[in-house]
Amino acid sequence: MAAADWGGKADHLAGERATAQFDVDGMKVAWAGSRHAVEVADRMACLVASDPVFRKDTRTMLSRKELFKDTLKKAAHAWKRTVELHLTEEEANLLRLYIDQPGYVDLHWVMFVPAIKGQGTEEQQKKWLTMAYKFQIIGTYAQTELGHGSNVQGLETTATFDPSTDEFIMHSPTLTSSKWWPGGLGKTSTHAVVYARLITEGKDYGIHGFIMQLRSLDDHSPLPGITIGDIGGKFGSGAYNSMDNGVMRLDHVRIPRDQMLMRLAQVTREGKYVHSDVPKQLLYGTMVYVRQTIVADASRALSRAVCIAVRYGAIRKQFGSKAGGPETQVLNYKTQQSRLFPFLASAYAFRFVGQWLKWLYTDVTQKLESKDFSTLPEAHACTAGLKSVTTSATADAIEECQKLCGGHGYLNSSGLPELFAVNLPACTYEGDNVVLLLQVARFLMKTVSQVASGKQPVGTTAYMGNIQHLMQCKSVVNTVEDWLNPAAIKEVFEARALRMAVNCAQNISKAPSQEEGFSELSPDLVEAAVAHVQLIIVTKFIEKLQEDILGHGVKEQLQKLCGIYALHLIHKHLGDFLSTGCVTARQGSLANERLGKLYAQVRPNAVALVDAFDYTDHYLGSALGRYDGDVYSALYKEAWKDPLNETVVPDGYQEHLRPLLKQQLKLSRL
Ligand SMILES: CCCCCCCC/C=C\C/C=C/C(=O)SCCNC(=O)CCNC(=O)[C@H](O)C(C)(C)COP(=O)(O)OP(=O)(O)OC[C@H]1O[C@@H](n2cnc3c(N)ncnc32)[C@H](O)[C@@H]1OP(=O)(O)O
Ligand SMILES: Cc1cc2nc3c(=O)[nH]c(=O)nc-3n(C[C@H](O)[C@H](O)[C@H](O)COP(=O)(O)OP(=O)(O)OC[C@H]3O[C@@H](n4cnc5c(N)ncnc54)[C@H](O)[C@@H]3O)c2cc1C
Repeated sequence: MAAADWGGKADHLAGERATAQFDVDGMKVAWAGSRHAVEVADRMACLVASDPVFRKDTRTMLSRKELFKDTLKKAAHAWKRTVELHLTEEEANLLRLYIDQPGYVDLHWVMFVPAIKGQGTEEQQKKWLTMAYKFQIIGTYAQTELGHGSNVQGLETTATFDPSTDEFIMHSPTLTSSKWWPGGLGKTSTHAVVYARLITEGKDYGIHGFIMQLRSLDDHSPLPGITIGDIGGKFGSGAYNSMDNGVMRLDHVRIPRDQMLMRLAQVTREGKYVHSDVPKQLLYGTMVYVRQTIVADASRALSRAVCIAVRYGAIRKQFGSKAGGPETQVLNYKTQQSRLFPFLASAYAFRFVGQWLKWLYTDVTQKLESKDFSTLPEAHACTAGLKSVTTSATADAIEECQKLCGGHGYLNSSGLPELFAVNLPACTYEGDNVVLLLQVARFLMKTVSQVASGKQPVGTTAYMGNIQHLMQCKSVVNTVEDWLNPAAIKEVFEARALRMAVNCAQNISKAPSQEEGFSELSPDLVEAAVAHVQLIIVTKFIEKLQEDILGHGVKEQLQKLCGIYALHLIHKHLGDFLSTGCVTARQGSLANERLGKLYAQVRPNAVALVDAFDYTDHYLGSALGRYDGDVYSALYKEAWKDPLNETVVPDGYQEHLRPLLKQQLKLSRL
């Protein structure tokens, strides 16, 4: 599909494509998940790429106001096309994705609607979702405040029930209780699910969700008692500045009682608080849902950066042979390969674990519907941990891809600065990554203690049940080839994760209290959580390879990428593997040797492996990552679009530059 977008011009990467040893079409299916997924993604990507309203090549040059207006225009146009073309939900989601511009619609669909679905009664869903699905109202998710984000239980906004009028009084008692950050709140949303402390009969029952109308549906002005605005410019040009993240203060705003989301708990007409027989953690259900989707976003962002860096690396040449022969493609430098190919492997690894996580989430949701809450803690740990590990790795990798592209990677036209700026906050939103890893660690400590008391763990912690073996086993690896064995790889990851968790548990037990021990050991706990999450990613990649994978050479390439993903982690975290006695220094060296061989095997396939992501030039938005590899013409062309080049002599010359030059000239003549 990218070829269609490319329109048959010279393919500077043809030589690279000719060396591929696998069926790229088959790989597209493996990446997308099914033939259907490839086809629908293609259709939506082309729809966006061919529509001039969705152009984004000058986005980083727009002022904040222009950018915001452009986002409103794109969102309205996308909705118009959705209705005109009768797009399915799947197609509409992809359309939004390929437009590639954060905006209020993301919060509406990804958080407002799911929050009502998860926490509203059937009646509430019927009323509010009917309007939300037709865009008669626009919603956001207003949880975070100026004073508290991570500590949800510390939120200060109050919802006090007034039985005399059957209403809640929504109020921001302090400056720090101002809602702060919700996307779309600043200028667009007409409604929000607002999280506030529920107070009835003089008692504080903690945080609950409430549906509030914020703005008039006639003229969009804020309703009485509501002060609302945008929180200001954010990191980078373009990027997340298209989103109107907002601030809101409430001054005794009254809403009807039935606008409290009442699936988990209710307040009766008399003001009695009644809690349903469901775990109170379901209040956090929307966050679990979104964290799961963020893992898929991370793999997409990472694959875009890798696609740019690989294609550019094949075009860019520096230095030649001593005899004055042709210059070397920078992708041929072993240092480039050892920096870049682990990202290529990670993109695939995150993609597959994201597909698995989606399955897990669906499975847990079905169980919750039949009142089986047993898998909720694991779902929380998996979504929190995978969101954390994949977004942190992705942000770091995008930054490194900029460096891998040298100076040109620093230009906005490379697409990398904006990609970095848009994805960096994923390390913070939907839960700060360290805070989330501590949640995983808490889950692991509980599991270790359950194992100690003879309970058999299940799901992603099932390996902990093999404690006798994993605490004392020695890796069987003896040769470089032994590191090709998935069982050998899995064993060392399991042993490392378990030993790190058990070490933490033992050290916590020596502390004066569990709480003090947890706090003192929190840096180690975070590392133990990362080890556990990396094990999940490695395991899911290995399991993916056991599936039927069609297409010549596709499985072989994925086996190599799986090897690179696992072995680069062993190399990177060798300290963990050595200190827990899972591998010896010699085995670590063998892993590194194997890694070098795998990089060499992937090299002829590198461009084809990023082609399999199937991105249009529009979506990639990069002069360096173009499908046809015509990088230099594209960079040259992009430069002239800059507003500075609208005039040959710059604005300000007469005012500042000319007088300065004249003055200096005069002085030199004295
Ligand atoms: C195509 C376009 C794509 C667009 C994509 C758009 C994406 C959207 C982009 C941006 C939007 C961003 C939105 C936001 O950021 S919304 C705000 C998000 N905020 C957070 O994530 C806050 C993070 N904090 C928390 O989640 C919690 O407060 C906490 C988990 C850190 C602590 O909770 P708390 O109740 O105070 O503490 P405990 O640690 O005591 O936990 C109690 C108990 O509950 C369990 N638990 C915690 N969370 C969950 C959960 N989510 N699900 C299930 N269970 C949970 C926890 O494990 C404890 O259990 P116990 O040990 O058995 O007691
Ligand atoms: C782009 C963007 C969009 C957002 N959109 C929304 C939205 O739509 N709706 C919404 O409600 N919110 C939104 N948020 C807010 C977001 O959810 C919070 O910023 C996030 O949950 C982190 O909370 P915080 O900002 O309070 O960070 P803090 O908790 O103040 O974190 C500061 C530092 O303290 C550390 N820290 C905090 N607690 C602990 C602890 N217990 N142990 C160890 N270290 C700790 C963190 O690791 C971090 O390094 C958005 C944020 C961003 C950046």
